[in-house]
Amino acid sequence: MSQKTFSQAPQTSSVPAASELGLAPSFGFGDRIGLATPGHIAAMRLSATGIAPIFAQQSIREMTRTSRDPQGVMGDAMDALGAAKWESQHGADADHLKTPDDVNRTAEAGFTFFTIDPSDHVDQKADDYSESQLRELFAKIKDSAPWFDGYLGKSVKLSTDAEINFDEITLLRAAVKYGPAIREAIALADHIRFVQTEANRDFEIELSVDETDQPTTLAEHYIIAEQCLQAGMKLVSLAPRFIGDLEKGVDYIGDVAKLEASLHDHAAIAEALGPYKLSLHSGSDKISMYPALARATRGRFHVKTAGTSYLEALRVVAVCEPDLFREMVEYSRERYNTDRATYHVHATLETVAAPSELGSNQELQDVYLERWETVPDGLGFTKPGRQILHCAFGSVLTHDRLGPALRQCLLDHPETYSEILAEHFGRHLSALKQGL
Ligand SMILES: O=C(O)[C@@H](O)[C@H](O)[C@H](O)C(=O)CO
Repeated sequence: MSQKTFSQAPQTSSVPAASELGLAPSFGFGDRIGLATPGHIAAMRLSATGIAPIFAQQSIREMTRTSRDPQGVMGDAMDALGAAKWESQHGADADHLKTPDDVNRTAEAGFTFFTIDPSDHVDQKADDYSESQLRELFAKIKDSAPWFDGYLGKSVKLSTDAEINFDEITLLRAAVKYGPAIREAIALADHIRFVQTEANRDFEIELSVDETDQPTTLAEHYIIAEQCLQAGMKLVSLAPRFIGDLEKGVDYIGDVAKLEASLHDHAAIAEALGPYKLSLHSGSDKISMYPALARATRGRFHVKTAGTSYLEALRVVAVCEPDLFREMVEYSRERYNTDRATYHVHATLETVAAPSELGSNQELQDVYLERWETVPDGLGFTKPGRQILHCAFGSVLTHDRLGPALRQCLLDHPETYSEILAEHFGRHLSALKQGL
Protein backbone atom coordinates (compact mmCIF):
# COMPACT_ATOMS: atom_id res chain seq x y z
CA MET A 1 0.00 0.00 0.00
CA SER A 2 1.17 3.58 -0.62
CA GLN A 3 2.39 5.40 2.47
CA LYS A 4 0.72 8.81 2.89
CA THR A 5 3.38 11.25 1.89
CA PHE A 6 1.93 14.53 3.11
CA SER A 7 1.17 15.40 6.74
CA GLN A 8 -1.58 17.86 5.84
CA ALA A 9 -4.49 16.60 3.75
CA PRO A 10 -4.55 19.30 1.02
CA GLN A 11 -7.81 20.02 -0.75
CA THR A 12 -7.86 18.31 -4.11
CA SER A 13 -11.43 19.39 -4.98
CA SER A 14 -10.13 22.31 -7.15
CA VAL A 15 -7.80 20.03 -9.08
CA PRO A 16 -9.31 18.79 -12.35
CA ALA A 17 -9.48 15.02 -12.65
CA ALA A 18 -7.04 13.44 -15.06
CA SER A 19 -8.37 13.67 -18.59
CA GLU A 20 -7.55 12.93 -22.22
CA LEU A 21 -4.71 15.01 -23.64
CA GLY A 22 -5.34 14.15 -27.27
CA LEU A 23 -2.65 15.06 -29.79
CA ALA A 24 -1.11 17.87 -27.72
CA PRO A 25 2.62 17.49 -27.08
CA SER A 26 2.85 15.77 -23.71
CA PHE A 27 5.40 14.77 -21.10
CA GLY A 28 5.20 12.02 -18.51
CA PHE A 29 6.71 12.68 -15.07
CA GLY A 30 6.87 9.19 -13.62
CA ASP A 31 7.34 9.28 -9.83
CA ARG A 32 8.46 6.03 -8.21
CA ILE A 33 8.45 7.39 -4.66
CA GLY A 34 5.36 9.60 -4.52
CA LEU A 35 7.18 12.79 -3.50
CA ALA A 36 8.34 14.18 -6.85
CA THR A 37 5.18 15.86 -8.11
CA PRO A 38 5.83 19.22 -6.38
CA GLY A 39 9.12 19.47 -8.28
CA HIS A 40 7.46 18.36 -11.52
CA ILE A 41 4.85 21.10 -11.03
CA ALA A 42 7.65 23.62 -10.40
CA ALA A 43 9.34 22.58 -13.64
CA MET A 44 6.07 22.96 -15.58
CA ARG A 45 5.39 26.38 -14.05
CA LEU A 46 8.95 27.59 -14.73
CA SER A 47 9.01 26.30 -18.28
CA ALA A 48 5.37 26.93 -19.27
CA THR A 49 6.06 25.30 -22.62
CA GLY A 50 2.66 24.38 -24.03
CA ILE A 51 3.44 20.77 -23.24
CA ALA A 52 0.66 18.92 -21.43
CA PRO A 53 1.81 17.09 -18.28
CA ILE A 54 1.12 13.60 -17.05
CA PHE A 55 1.96 13.60 -13.33
CA ALA A 56 0.52 10.23 -12.30
CA GLN A 57 2.47 7.69 -14.34
CA GLN A 58 3.69 4.31 -13.22
CA SER A 59 4.01 0.96 -14.93
CA ILE A 60 2.67 -2.21 -13.37
CA ARG A 61 6.31 -3.30 -13.21
CA GLU A 62 7.28 -0.22 -11.19
CA MET A 63 4.33 -0.55 -8.81
CA THR A 64 5.22 -4.19 -8.23
CA ARG A 65 8.85 -3.35 -7.51
CA THR A 66 8.00 -0.49 -5.15
CA SER A 67 5.02 -2.19 -3.43
CA ARG A 68 2.68 0.61 -4.49
CA ASP A 69 -0.79 0.37 -5.99
CA PRO A 70 -2.68 2.46 -8.58
CA GLN A 71 -4.74 4.26 -5.90
CA GLY A 72 -1.57 5.23 -4.06
CA VAL A 73 0.15 6.50 -7.20
CA MET A 74 -2.93 8.55 -8.17
CA GLY A 75 -3.45 9.74 -4.59
CA ASP A 76 0.14 10.94 -4.17
CA ALA A 77 -0.04 12.90 -7.42
CA MET A 78 -3.48 14.39 -6.74
CA ASP A 79 -2.51 15.39 -3.18
CA ALA A 80 0.51 17.26 -4.53
CA LEU A 81 -1.60 18.91 -7.24
CA GLY A 82 -4.09 19.98 -4.57
CA ALA A 83 -1.35 21.40 -2.36
CA ALA A 84 0.02 23.34 -5.34
CA LYS A 85 -3.48 24.43 -6.42
CA TRP A 86 -2.93 23.03 -9.91
CA GLU A 87 -5.89 23.98 -12.10
CA SER A 88 -4.76 23.00 -15.61
CA GLN A 89 -5.36 19.88 -17.64
CA HIS A 90 -3.25 16.86 -16.83
CA GLY A 91 -3.21 13.19 -17.78
CA ALA A 92 -2.64 9.97 -15.84
CA ASP A 93 -0.76 7.11 -17.49
CA ALA A 94 -1.35 3.50 -16.50
CA ASP A 95 1.86 2.28 -18.03
CA HIS A 96 2.86 -1.07 -19.55
CA LEU A 97 -0.48 -2.84 -19.07
CA LYS A 98 -0.52 -6.50 -20.07
CA THR A 99 -3.74 -8.01 -18.70
CA PRO A 100 -7.42 -7.10 -18.17
CA ASP A 101 -6.73 -7.06 -14.43
CA ASP A 102 -4.01 -4.42 -14.97
CA VAL A 103 -6.66 -2.36 -16.78
CA ASN A 104 -9.34 -2.87 -14.13
CA ARG A 105 -7.06 -1.85 -11.25
CA THR A 106 -5.78 1.29 -12.92
CA ALA A 107 -9.09 2.37 -14.45
CA GLU A 108 -10.71 2.15 -11.03
CA ALA A 109 -8.03 4.49 -9.65
CA GLY A 110 -8.86 7.16 -12.23
CA PHE A 111 -6.18 6.64 -14.88
CA THR A 112 -7.25 7.84 -18.33
CA PHE A 113 -4.17 7.17 -20.50
CA PHE A 114 -3.66 3.43 -20.93
CA THR A 115 -0.35 2.16 -22.28
CA ILE A 116 -0.81 -1.32 -23.75
CA ASP A 117 2.32 -3.46 -23.71
CA PRO A 118 1.97 -6.69 -25.78
CA SER A 119 5.70 -7.46 -25.57
CA ASP A 120 5.11 -10.85 -23.93
CA HIS A 121 3.61 -11.94 -27.27
CA VAL A 122 6.35 -10.48 -29.49
CA ASP A 123 8.76 -13.07 -30.91
CA GLN A 124 12.01 -11.28 -30.12
CA LYS A 125 14.03 -13.77 -32.20
CA ALA A 126 12.07 -13.11 -35.39
CA ASP A 127 14.68 -10.73 -36.80
CA ASP A 128 17.20 -13.60 -36.94
CA TYR A 129 15.05 -16.39 -38.39
CA SER A 130 15.87 -17.82 -41.81
CA GLU A 131 13.21 -17.96 -44.54
CA SER A 132 12.50 -21.61 -43.85
CA GLN A 133 12.14 -20.93 -40.11
CA LEU A 134 9.81 -18.01 -40.85
CA ARG A 135 7.62 -20.19 -43.11
CA GLU A 136 7.49 -22.94 -40.50
CA LEU A 137 6.56 -20.53 -37.70
CA PHE A 138 4.09 -18.58 -39.84
CA ALA A 139 2.16 -21.78 -40.44
CA LYS A 140 1.63 -21.96 -36.68
CA ILE A 141 0.59 -18.34 -36.06
CA LYS A 142 -1.12 -17.35 -39.32
CA ASP A 143 -4.56 -17.17 -37.68
CA SER A 144 -3.24 -14.17 -35.74
CA ALA A 145 -2.30 -12.42 -38.99
CA PRO A 146 -5.45 -12.43 -41.15
CA TRP A 147 -4.12 -9.26 -42.71
CA PHE A 148 -1.19 -11.00 -44.41
CA ASP A 149 -2.62 -11.41 -47.93
CA GLY A 150 -4.02 -7.87 -47.90
CA TYR A 151 -0.52 -6.38 -47.82
CA LEU A 152 1.27 -8.98 -49.99
CA GLY A 153 3.01 -7.40 -52.97
CA LYS A 154 1.86 -3.87 -52.13
CA SER A 155 3.99 -0.82 -51.39
CA VAL A 156 3.41 2.54 -49.73
CA LYS A 157 5.27 5.79 -50.39
CA LEU A 158 5.48 8.09 -47.36
CA SER A 159 5.49 11.88 -47.43
CA THR A 160 9.24 11.66 -46.71
CA ASP A 161 9.67 9.75 -50.00
CA ALA A 162 10.57 6.62 -48.00
CA GLU A 163 8.97 3.57 -49.60
CA ILE A 164 7.63 0.55 -47.71
CA ASN A 165 7.54 -2.64 -49.78
CA PHE A 166 5.38 -5.38 -48.32
CA ASP A 167 7.18 -8.30 -49.96
CA GLU A 168 6.61 -11.84 -48.71
CA ILE A 169 9.68 -12.09 -46.45
CA THR A 170 8.92 -8.73 -44.87
CA LEU A 171 5.37 -9.85 -44.15
CA LEU A 172 6.42 -13.29 -42.89
CA ARG A 173 8.83 -11.67 -40.43
CA ALA A 174 6.29 -9.04 -39.31
CA ALA A 175 3.61 -11.70 -38.83
CA VAL A 176 5.85 -14.06 -36.87
CA LYS A 177 7.23 -11.20 -34.75
CA TYR A 178 4.04 -9.21 -34.11
CA GLY A 179 1.00 -11.23 -35.25
CA PRO A 180 0.04 -12.58 -31.82
CA ALA A 181 1.04 -9.28 -30.18
CA ILE A 182 -1.27 -7.25 -32.43
CA ARG A 183 -4.14 -9.63 -31.68
CA GLU A 184 -3.55 -9.37 -27.92
CA ALA A 185 -3.20 -5.57 -28.05
CA ILE A 186 -6.53 -5.25 -29.87
CA ALA A 187 -8.22 -7.51 -27.33
CA LEU A 188 -6.89 -5.44 -24.41
CA ALA A 189 -7.93 -2.22 -26.14
CA ASP A 190 -11.43 -3.62 -26.50
CA HIS A 191 -11.45 -4.32 -22.77
CA ILE A 192 -10.31 -0.76 -22.00
CA ARG A 193 -13.07 0.63 -24.18
CA PHE A 194 -15.65 -1.59 -22.45
CA VAL A 195 -14.52 -0.68 -18.92
CA GLN A 196 -14.28 3.06 -19.52
CA THR A 197 -17.46 3.33 -21.59
CA GLU A 198 -19.42 1.40 -18.94
CA ALA A 199 -18.13 3.86 -16.32
CA ASN A 200 -18.61 6.88 -18.58
CA ARG A 201 -14.94 7.82 -18.15
CA ASP A 202 -12.36 9.37 -20.48
CA PHE A 203 -9.76 7.14 -22.06
CA GLU A 204 -7.04 7.21 -24.66
CA ILE A 205 -4.58 4.50 -25.61
CA GLU A 206 -0.87 4.30 -26.25
CA LEU A 207 0.60 1.16 -27.81
CA SER A 208 4.13 0.40 -26.67
CA VAL A 209 6.34 -1.89 -28.72
CA ASP A 210 9.52 -0.14 -27.61
CA GLU A 211 10.90 -2.97 -25.48
CA THR A 212 12.27 -5.12 -28.29
CA ASP A 213 15.91 -5.92 -29.04
CA GLN A 214 15.69 -4.73 -32.64
CA PRO A 215 14.24 -1.45 -33.91
CA THR A 216 10.66 -1.42 -35.22
CA THR A 217 10.87 -1.31 -39.03
CA LEU A 218 8.66 1.04 -41.03
CA ALA A 219 6.76 -1.92 -42.42
CA GLU A 220 6.14 -3.31 -38.94
CA HIS A 221 5.07 0.09 -37.60
CA TYR A 222 2.68 0.54 -40.55
CA ILE A 223 1.06 -2.88 -40.11
CA ILE A 224 0.79 -2.63 -36.32
CA ALA A 225 -0.78 0.82 -36.42
CA GLU A 226 -3.12 0.16 -39.34
CA GLN A 227 -4.42 -3.10 -37.88
CA CYS A 228 -5.00 -1.54 -34.47
CA LEU A 229 -6.74 1.52 -35.92
CA GLN A 230 -8.91 -0.61 -38.21
CA ALA A 231 -9.92 -2.62 -35.13
CA GLY A 232 -11.16 0.60 -33.54
CA MET A 233 -8.31 1.21 -31.06
CA LYS A 234 -8.47 4.77 -29.70
CA LEU A 235 -4.78 5.26 -30.46
CA VAL A 236 -3.38 8.61 -29.33
CA SER A 237 0.28 7.57 -29.37
CA LEU A 238 2.53 4.70 -30.39
CA ALA A 239 5.99 3.90 -29.03
CA PRO A 240 8.14 2.10 -31.62
CA ARG A 241 11.61 0.85 -30.74
CA PHE A 242 13.66 3.60 -32.35
CA ILE A 243 17.11 3.08 -33.90
CA GLY A 244 20.14 3.57 -31.67
CA ASP A 245 20.26 2.70 -27.99
CA LEU A 246 17.70 4.16 -25.59
CA GLU A 247 19.07 2.88 -22.33
CA LYS A 248 17.81 3.61 -18.84
CA GLY A 249 19.29 6.55 -16.98
CA VAL A 250 21.52 7.99 -19.71
CA ASP A 251 21.30 10.14 -22.84
CA TYR A 252 20.58 8.71 -26.31
CA ILE A 253 23.40 6.53 -27.66
CA GLY A 254 23.70 6.75 -31.46
CA ASP A 255 23.81 9.06 -34.48
CA VAL A 256 21.18 11.74 -33.78
CA ALA A 257 21.10 12.88 -37.43
CA LYS A 258 20.32 9.34 -38.58
CA LEU A 259 17.75 9.05 -35.80
CA GLU A 260 16.07 12.28 -36.93
CA ALA A 261 15.69 10.96 -40.48
CA SER A 262 14.15 7.77 -39.08
CA LEU A 263 11.86 9.77 -36.80
CA HIS A 264 10.58 11.70 -39.83
CA ASP A 265 9.66 8.41 -41.52
CA HIS A 266 7.89 7.07 -38.43
CA ALA A 267 6.12 10.39 -38.00
CA ALA A 268 4.99 10.23 -41.63
CA ILE A 269 3.30 6.91 -40.91
CA ALA A 270 1.62 8.36 -37.82
CA GLU A 271 0.40 11.31 -39.90
CA ALA A 272 -0.86 9.15 -42.75
CA LEU A 273 -2.67 6.52 -40.68
CA GLY A 274 -3.70 8.49 -37.61
CA PRO A 275 -2.80 11.07 -36.78
CA TYR A 276 -1.31 9.94 -33.51
CA LYS A 277 1.76 10.92 -31.52
CA LEU A 278 5.11 9.15 -31.45
CA SER A 279 5.97 8.22 -27.89
CA LEU A 280 9.48 8.07 -26.48
CA HIS A 281 9.84 5.58 -23.62
CA SER A 282 12.93 5.56 -21.41
CA GLY A 283 12.77 9.25 -22.15
CA SER A 284 14.72 10.17 -19.02
CA ASP A 285 17.86 12.15 -19.84
CA LYS A 286 17.56 11.64 -23.63
CA ILE A 287 18.09 15.38 -24.02
CA SER A 288 20.31 15.21 -27.11
CA MET A 289 17.47 13.70 -29.17
CA TYR A 290 14.61 15.84 -27.86
CA PRO A 291 14.85 18.67 -30.46
CA ALA A 292 14.92 16.07 -33.27
CA LEU A 293 11.83 14.33 -31.86
CA ALA A 294 9.90 17.60 -31.58
CA ARG A 295 10.92 18.69 -35.11
CA ALA A 296 10.24 15.35 -36.81
CA THR A 297 6.80 14.98 -35.21
CA ARG A 298 5.95 18.69 -35.54
CA GLY A 299 5.03 18.62 -31.88
CA ARG A 300 3.04 15.37 -31.97
CA PHE A 301 5.13 13.60 -29.38
CA HIS A 302 4.84 12.09 -25.95
CA VAL A 303 7.95 11.74 -23.79
CA LYS A 304 7.85 9.31 -20.89
CA THR A 305 10.28 9.55 -17.97
CA ALA A 306 10.47 7.92 -14.58
CA GLY A 307 13.91 6.75 -13.51
CA THR A 308 15.42 10.22 -13.62
CA SER A 309 13.16 11.55 -10.86
CA TYR A 310 14.33 8.68 -8.66
CA LEU A 311 17.98 9.45 -9.44
CA GLU A 312 17.40 13.11 -8.59
CA ALA A 313 15.90 11.97 -5.26
CA LEU A 314 19.21 10.23 -4.60
CA ARG A 315 20.91 13.53 -5.38
CA VAL A 316 19.05 15.06 -2.44
CA VAL A 317 20.44 12.27 -0.26
CA ALA A 318 23.94 12.76 -1.72
CA VAL A 319 23.79 16.45 -0.85
CA CYS A 320 22.03 16.25 2.51
CA GLU A 321 23.07 12.85 3.92
CA PRO A 322 26.23 11.71 2.05
CA ASP A 323 26.88 8.72 4.27
CA LEU A 324 23.38 7.40 3.55
CA PHE A 325 23.97 7.96 -0.18
CA ARG A 326 27.20 5.95 0.02
CA GLU A 327 25.26 3.10 1.63
CA MET A 328 22.63 3.27 -1.12
CA VAL A 329 25.29 3.08 -3.82
CA GLU A 330 26.85 0.03 -2.16
CA TYR A 331 23.47 -1.69 -1.82
CA SER A 332 22.53 -0.81 -5.43
CA ARG A 333 25.72 -2.46 -6.59
CA GLU A 334 24.85 -5.58 -4.64
CA ARG A 335 21.44 -5.70 -6.35
CA TYR A 336 22.37 -4.53 -9.86
CA ASN A 337 23.05 -7.81 -11.65
CA THR A 338 19.65 -9.11 -10.51
CA ASP A 339 17.61 -5.94 -10.91
CA ARG A 340 18.93 -5.09 -14.38
CA ALA A 341 17.22 -8.14 -15.87
CA THR A 342 14.29 -6.39 -17.58
CA TYR A 343 16.08 -3.20 -18.54
CA HIS A 344 18.22 -2.18 -21.55
CA VAL A 345 21.49 -1.03 -19.94
CA HIS A 346 25.22 -1.42 -20.64
CA ALA A 347 26.79 -0.57 -17.28
CA THR A 348 28.76 -3.31 -15.51
CA LEU A 349 30.02 -3.41 -11.94
CA GLU A 350 33.51 -3.99 -13.28
CA THR A 351 33.57 -0.74 -15.26
CA VAL A 352 32.15 1.55 -12.58
CA ALA A 353 34.34 2.36 -9.57
CA ALA A 354 33.06 1.07 -6.24
CA PRO A 355 32.45 3.62 -3.43
CA SER A 356 35.52 2.28 -1.60
CA GLU A 357 37.62 3.47 -4.54
CA LEU A 358 36.05 6.92 -4.46
CA GLY A 359 37.25 8.87 -1.44
CA SER A 360 35.30 12.09 -1.58
CA ASN A 361 31.53 12.45 -1.59
CA GLN A 362 31.79 14.72 -4.64
CA GLU A 363 33.64 12.03 -6.57
CA LEU A 364 30.96 9.51 -5.56
CA GLN A 365 28.19 11.86 -6.73
CA ASP A 366 30.01 12.58 -10.02
CA VAL A 367 30.44 8.88 -10.84
CA TYR A 368 26.92 7.74 -9.85
CA LEU A 369 24.78 10.78 -10.60
CA GLU A 370 26.87 13.29 -12.61
CA ARG A 371 25.98 16.99 -12.34
CA TRP A 372 24.84 19.65 -14.75
CA GLU A 373 27.93 21.80 -14.20
CA THR A 374 29.99 19.23 -16.09
CA VAL A 375 27.56 18.57 -18.97
CA PRO A 376 27.53 20.72 -22.15
CA ASP A 377 24.24 22.43 -23.00
CA GLY A 378 21.92 20.32 -25.11
CA LEU A 379 23.26 17.03 -23.82
CA GLY A 380 22.09 14.72 -21.05
CA PHE A 381 23.89 12.67 -18.45
CA THR A 382 25.90 9.71 -19.72
CA LYS A 383 27.73 8.15 -16.75
CA PRO A 384 27.01 4.38 -16.50
CA GLY A 385 26.95 4.58 -12.70
CA ARG A 386 23.51 6.11 -13.10
CA GLN A 387 22.25 2.85 -14.55
CA ILE A 388 23.38 0.91 -11.48
CA LEU A 389 21.36 3.21 -9.23
CA HIS A 390 18.44 3.32 -11.70
CA CYS A 391 17.90 -0.43 -11.94
CA ALA A 392 18.08 -1.02 -8.17
CA PHE A 393 15.29 1.47 -7.40
CA GLY A 394 12.86 -1.22 -6.26
CA SER A 395 15.40 -2.89 -3.99
CA VAL A 396 16.34 0.39 -2.33
CA LEU A 397 12.76 1.65 -1.95
CA THR A 398 11.57 -1.62 -0.40
CA HIS A 399 14.65 -2.08 1.82
CA ASP A 400 13.42 -2.03 5.41
CA ARG A 401 15.87 0.71 6.43
CA LEU A 402 17.06 2.43 3.24
CA GLY A 403 13.55 2.92 1.82
CA PRO A 404 12.16 4.79 4.85
CA ALA A 405 15.45 6.69 5.22
CA LEU A 406 15.22 7.91 1.60
CA ARG A 407 11.62 9.01 2.03
CA GLN A 408 12.40 10.75 5.32
CA CYS A 409 15.32 12.61 3.74
CA LEU A 410 12.98 13.90 1.00
CA LEU A 411 10.33 14.84 3.56
CA ASP A 412 12.99 16.68 5.58
CA HIS A 413 14.21 18.54 2.48
CA PRO A 414 11.18 19.10 0.20
CA GLU A 415 12.44 22.42 -1.15
CA THR A 416 15.79 20.88 -2.08
CA TYR A 417 14.07 18.09 -4.03
CA SER A 418 11.73 20.55 -5.75
CA GLU A 419 14.59 22.87 -6.74
CA ILE A 420 16.65 19.96 -8.09
CA LEU A 421 13.71 18.62 -10.09
CA ALA A 422 12.74 22.07 -11.39
CA GLU A 423 16.22 22.57 -12.83
CA HIS A 424 16.48 19.00 -14.07
CA PHE A 425 13.20 18.98 -15.93
CA GLY A 426 13.59 22.58 -16.99
CA ARG A 427 16.52 21.32 -19.10
CA HIS A 428 14.40 18.45 -20.43
CA LEU A 429 11.47 20.72 -21.36
CA SER A 430 13.72 23.43 -22.84
CA ALA A 431 15.37 20.87 -25.13
CA LEU A 432 11.95 19.77 -26.40
CA LYS A 433 10.90 23.41 -26.84
CA GLN A 434 13.88 23.96 -29.19
CA GLY A 435 12.16 21.69 -31.69
CA LEU A 436 8.67 23.17 -31.40
O1 LIG B 1 10.62 1.28 -15.41
C1 LIG B 1 9.47 1.23 -15.89
O2 LIG B 1 8.74 0.22 -15.90
C2 LIG B 1 8.89 2.48 -16.53
O3 LIG B 1 9.69 3.60 -16.23
C3 LIG B 1 8.84 2.29 -18.03
O4 LIG B 1 10.10 1.95 -18.50
C4 LIG B 1 8.30 3.54 -18.70
O5 LIG B 1 7.52 3.13 -19.78
C5 LIG B 1 9.37 4.43 -19.21
O6 LIG B 1 9.91 4.19 -20.27
C6 LIG B 1 9.73 5.63 -18.40
O7 LIG B 1 10.96 6.13 -18.77
